[in-house]
Amino acid sequence: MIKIAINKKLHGADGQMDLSVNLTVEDGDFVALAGQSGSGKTTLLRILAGLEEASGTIQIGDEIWLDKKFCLPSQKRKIGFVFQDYALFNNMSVLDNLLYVHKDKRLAESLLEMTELAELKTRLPNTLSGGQKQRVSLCRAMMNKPKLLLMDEPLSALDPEMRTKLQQEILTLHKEFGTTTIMVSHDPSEIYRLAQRVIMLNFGEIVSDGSPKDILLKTSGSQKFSFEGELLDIVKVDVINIAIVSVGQQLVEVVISDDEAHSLKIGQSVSLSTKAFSPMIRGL
Ligand SMILES: Nc1ncnc2c1ncn2[C@@H]1O[C@H](COP(=O)(O)OP(=O)(O)OP(=O)(O)O)[C@@H](O)[C@H]1O
Repeated sequence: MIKIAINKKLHGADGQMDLSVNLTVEDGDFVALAGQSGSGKTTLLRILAGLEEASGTIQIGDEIWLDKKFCLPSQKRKIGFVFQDYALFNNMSVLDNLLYVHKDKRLAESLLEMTELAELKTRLPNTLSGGQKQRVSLCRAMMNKPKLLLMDEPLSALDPEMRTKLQQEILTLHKEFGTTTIMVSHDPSEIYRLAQRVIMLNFGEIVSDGSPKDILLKTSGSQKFSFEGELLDIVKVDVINIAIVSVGQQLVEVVISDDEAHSLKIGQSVSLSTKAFSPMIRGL
């Protein structure tokens, strides 16, 4: 079990903010960390990794990583860290990037095999695609068999197809190694697929904590469907107003009234909901 009770003063865009997190994570859990930009997600991961100072305590099993008098150095914490920007050594081959962490060739080869990278092991990272580089980062993070795997939006630079593929690989490695994983993600489908628990941060504090279904499903009340999106434009066609909203990877057109056309602002976040139709679903 991981017990976290930390505090740190942050200088946010709107002044000073207290990052104050009290949290217990069960061994082997997959936790998604979500919340608005600037809410403290990356800082929390960096504190757990020992890359940033904070007051409070961090205990993992019976090992103390942080308390009043002591802070275990980052390199002594059994963690794996995967960043959005890969952070690979470009002058080392794929295999050497892994062996740099831990000289266990058998483990490195088996990780490369599991993630379909075996053929690429002698290549330099800058000759690989984004998805391949992120797989290498993932393998590298697993090289010291981490007790805690920390991932900061690891898939956000990848296209949707590659994301889905890597989500599966992340899940396989998480289970295979029995690690506890904390991943920052903004993508509800990714969170739903991977995590058992979602923690939402807002201004440095936990504002919700529960299962992805409880936290992410927005169809409370009598609404059947509800999506969040960004209002991109309002166009007038004859006498009707049409709002163009981006929802995920798609653009959607919605007829709106004159009053709505006046009160809504381009660029605003909006929610689209309906209860009047019976949706159809078919495989693509
Ligand atoms: N070492 C630090 N000392 C003081 N303030 C900091 C420090 N590191 C980050 N901050 C501030 O704390 C706030 C939270 O930053 P953080 O990167 O943790 O947010 P985030 O939730 O990860 O955001 P995003 O989703 O945009 O990555 C920011 O306003 C940042 O400027």
